[in-house]
Amino acid sequence: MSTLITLVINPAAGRGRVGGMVGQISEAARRLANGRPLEIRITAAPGHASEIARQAPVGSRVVAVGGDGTVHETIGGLAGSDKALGVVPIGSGNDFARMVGLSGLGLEAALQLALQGDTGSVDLGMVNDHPFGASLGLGFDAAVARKALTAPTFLRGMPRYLYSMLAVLKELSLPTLTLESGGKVLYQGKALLGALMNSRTYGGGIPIAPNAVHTDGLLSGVIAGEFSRLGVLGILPKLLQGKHVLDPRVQQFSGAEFTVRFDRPVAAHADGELLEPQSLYQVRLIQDGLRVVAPQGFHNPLPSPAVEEGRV
Ligand SMILES: Nc1ncnc2c1ncn2[C@@H]1O[C@H](COP(=O)(O)OP(=O)(O)OP(=O)(O)O)[C@@H](O)[C@H]1O
Repeated sequence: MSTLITLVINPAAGRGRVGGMVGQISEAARRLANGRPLEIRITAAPGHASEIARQAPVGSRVVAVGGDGTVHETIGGLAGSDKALGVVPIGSGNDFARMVGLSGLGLEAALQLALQGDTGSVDLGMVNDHPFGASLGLGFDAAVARKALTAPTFLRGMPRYLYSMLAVLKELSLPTLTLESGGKVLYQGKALLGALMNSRTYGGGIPIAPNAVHTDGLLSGVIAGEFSRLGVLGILPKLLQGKHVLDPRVQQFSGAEFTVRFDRPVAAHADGELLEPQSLYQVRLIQDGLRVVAPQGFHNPLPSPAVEEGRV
């Protein structure tokens, strides 16, 4: 019997744009499923995508239609299973899709790949036993995202982000961060933010960890240390180009597991979805922990050392 495909459509994604596309997406999906069993589910509320993914049968394919939040929730319901994730990126950020080489595809091409493409595996992040696909952000950027929740409702998009960033900057007080891995302290001191990344980008294409590779079994850690308010404004243009890592206040680390301790609860986001602030984050990577449908070649973007040495 053919594998069941479950399409999980988040009508709120893409700032509500997906809601108006449900008919078009469903029609195209039925056509492209080519007679394979297809179930179309519309999420009713935040968290519902996880439940739908969890309910999908063993060995099936679950296709998240939406942005990074939808992908994140779907991964939450797939982690630890042999079910495969497909992604049709129609969000505002789409960093997971960018990581696996799906950005730039039109709706039809993305659906076709998600429904018909081959699967491979990518690494899966875990923070305090909660799965994430692309990114974990601790500190400043998560605090800005939290602030945006309470920004005046007439502000949208970039003005809302700028308002929230300036509000966080105004009350900036850096926590002390301790980063440990393998029993060693790698960093201890005031820190603006920490990012533990499977993908290169978060926040809709910001290259916070330019060296991250999603299939190497390693998280790419970036700590931005002690920054003043002016220092934050100065590093932002460099961050957008991935050149912040050349700044001596920014340090990079690589490892399969990290413990991050703060001297007080600090805001966090996983794949852009806010987590409850904690003062302890235990983070690890499960190599090849997630089955994903992606274009050929994107599961292994870099040749492994064995390939380079001509051993395979
Ligand atoms: N029926 C629903 N009504 C309201 N919100 C929902 C519903 N279903 C899911 N959500 C929430 O919608 C939020 C936004 O979804 P998502 O992140 O996929 O889109 P986006 O914000 O446009 O994309 P990106 O994260 O890539 O910028 C998620 O946090 C999810 O929990």
